[in-house]
Amino acid sequence: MPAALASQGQNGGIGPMASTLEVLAHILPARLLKPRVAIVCGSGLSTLASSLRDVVEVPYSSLEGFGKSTVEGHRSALAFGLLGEGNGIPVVAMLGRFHPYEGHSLSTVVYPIRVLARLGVRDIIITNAAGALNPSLDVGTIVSIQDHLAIPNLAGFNPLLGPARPNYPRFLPLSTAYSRPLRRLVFLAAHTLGLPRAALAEGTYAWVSGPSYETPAEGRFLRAAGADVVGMSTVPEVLAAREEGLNVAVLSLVTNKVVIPEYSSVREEVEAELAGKSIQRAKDAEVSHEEVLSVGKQKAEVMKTLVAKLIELIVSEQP
Ligand SMILES: O=P(O)(O)O[C@H]1O[C@H](CO)[C@@H](O)[C@H]1O
Ligand SMILES: Nc1nc2[nH]cnc2c(=O)[nH]1
Repeated sequence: MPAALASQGQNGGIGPMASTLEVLAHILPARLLKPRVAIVCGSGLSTLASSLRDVVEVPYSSLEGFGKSTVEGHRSALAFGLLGEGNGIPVVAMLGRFHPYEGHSLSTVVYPIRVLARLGVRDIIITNAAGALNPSLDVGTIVSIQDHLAIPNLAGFNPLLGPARPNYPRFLPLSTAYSRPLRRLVFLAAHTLGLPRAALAEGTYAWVSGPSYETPAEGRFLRAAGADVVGMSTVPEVLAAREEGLNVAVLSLVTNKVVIPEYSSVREEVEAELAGKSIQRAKDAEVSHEEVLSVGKQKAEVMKTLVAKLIELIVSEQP
């Protein structure tokens, strides 16, 4: 395996673990130090953590091994807090994630997930903003992810690359990566909250490296390959979480439709123009990160309520 690829993988991610855990043990009160559930907040979704109380925020800058999140709509801190009445459920939220396109190595991208696992997290709810490839998905729909299609993984860019380590599987199976019991609870949570049926769908997430958005041909390709939504995150985190033995649920918020117009022939347009005829053509459209963040903001409340209810159900089934 090329050294450059191996260094992208898992081994660099284990390094400063003892120091990271020591800093957290020093900062956090005992009731917050062993979170039961983790949330990863996607683009524009950091407010998912606002349902927590007694929050202690730990900036990534104080944790060795953590990068800095440089994308607008991502903060750079872990938020530890309690959810619900009484003793509350200890929860940790990643306010901001790392993407390979920011220049972070894959080991940095997944390092926080490995830290969360060592803190005792058993279930992780990963959220993201994504573009819809499936034309039946409207902007604002939440998609419970049941599978993924990871073009970078298939091409040799995988956070698990590297020499085998004791106590870790060499060949990680992914056929059940997206926990069916958790997906069941996602739909039960939506039902309990009285969300309209169309507010929540199920689908497959395509992971691409970004940071460019898809060309129309790429959008058509991913759709033809079976993906419903596309984004530039999440899959490396899912792989690390599964390797660490966590149960994974992923919720994608559809923030835009991927632009997949049918090809319209410029030749035909010119020929029509020369013949004095007019041709009706759909207006060109482009996606922007501003649009992504704005939908995140509009839907943050419903995402937050769904995530909070999901955590309650998870813990009531598996205290
Ligand atoms: O996946 P999250 O981090 O939610 O963000 C999504 O939004 C950004 C593009 O607008 C990309 O980073 C894409 O992955
Ligand atoms: N790759 C990709 N990521 C996104 N994140 C939010 N929207 C999109 C999109 O259309 N494409």
